[in-house]
Amino acid sequence: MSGVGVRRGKNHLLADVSWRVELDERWVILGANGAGKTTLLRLAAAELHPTTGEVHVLGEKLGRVDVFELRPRIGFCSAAVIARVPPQEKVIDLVVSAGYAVLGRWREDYDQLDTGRALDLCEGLGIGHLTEREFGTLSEGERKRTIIARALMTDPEMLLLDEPAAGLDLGGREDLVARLSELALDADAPATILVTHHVEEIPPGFTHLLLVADGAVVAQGLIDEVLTSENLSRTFGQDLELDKIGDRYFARRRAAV
Ligand SMILES: Nc1ncnc2c1ncn2[C@@H]1O[C@H](COP(=O)(O)OP(=O)(O)OP(=O)(O)O)[C@@H](O)[C@H]1O
Repeated sequence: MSGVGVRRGKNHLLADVSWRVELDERWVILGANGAGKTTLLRLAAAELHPTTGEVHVLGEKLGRVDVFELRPRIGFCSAAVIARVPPQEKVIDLVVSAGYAVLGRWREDYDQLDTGRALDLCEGLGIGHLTEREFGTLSEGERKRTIIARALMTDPEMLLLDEPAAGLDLGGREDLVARLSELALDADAPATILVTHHVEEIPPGFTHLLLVADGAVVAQGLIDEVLTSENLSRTFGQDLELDKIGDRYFARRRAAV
């Protein structure tokens, strides 16, 4: 993205964002509610065009490329995607049908190879025992992992995760963070961008961080260099203290003295 702005009426959702993601990088976008994180992700998903500036996705310039050819190269996981899944859909069908592009489409004979790959992905995401269950019967965390398995089924060149841990309990969050960490550390995994509000949700193995506030970039670069108490405080507009324990981050408001 170069000099990117997104405007709706008088509202500037994003202003002058320049940002580059390489294929072997794993990025976290962190910011407060309304900062512009989802808008950034929707640009990366070729779901939105910038008002100003240029966006290139997987080497193609938005505005010049047929987005319907571009989107199958991108795996996009969000609450909106989960909301579109028919509740009666079987987990294995949902994952395997990703290759056929249409959500919820049912085909009588999946190739054995496709089914095997779908089962492997479900296994890897800890939902191997749930493949015969209907999507509507799954817990929130299991749904999220199913949607990630589905997104990976097409072997995307880029994986976008919009608040994957939102709504999960502590155990569910920790489990998902561990799975995403495994994915991040896998050299064959696609370029990954994860949106979150919480430093606790940054999976080890993610390499880069983009901090956003009020539609603008506060700081960006390697996580270890960019994630500081000062930058976090600027991003959330309050005096925050950051700790790193092992390979995980924790933040809280600095106690008044
Ligand atoms: N179509 C629109 N018209 C006007 N304002 C909009 C529109 N879409 C989004 N916005 C505003 O743009 C800002 C950024 O929205 P965005 O969804 O990108 O934020 P976010 O960082 O993902 O927030 P959250 O963490 O709450 O999901 C918000 O203030 C939102 O109200």
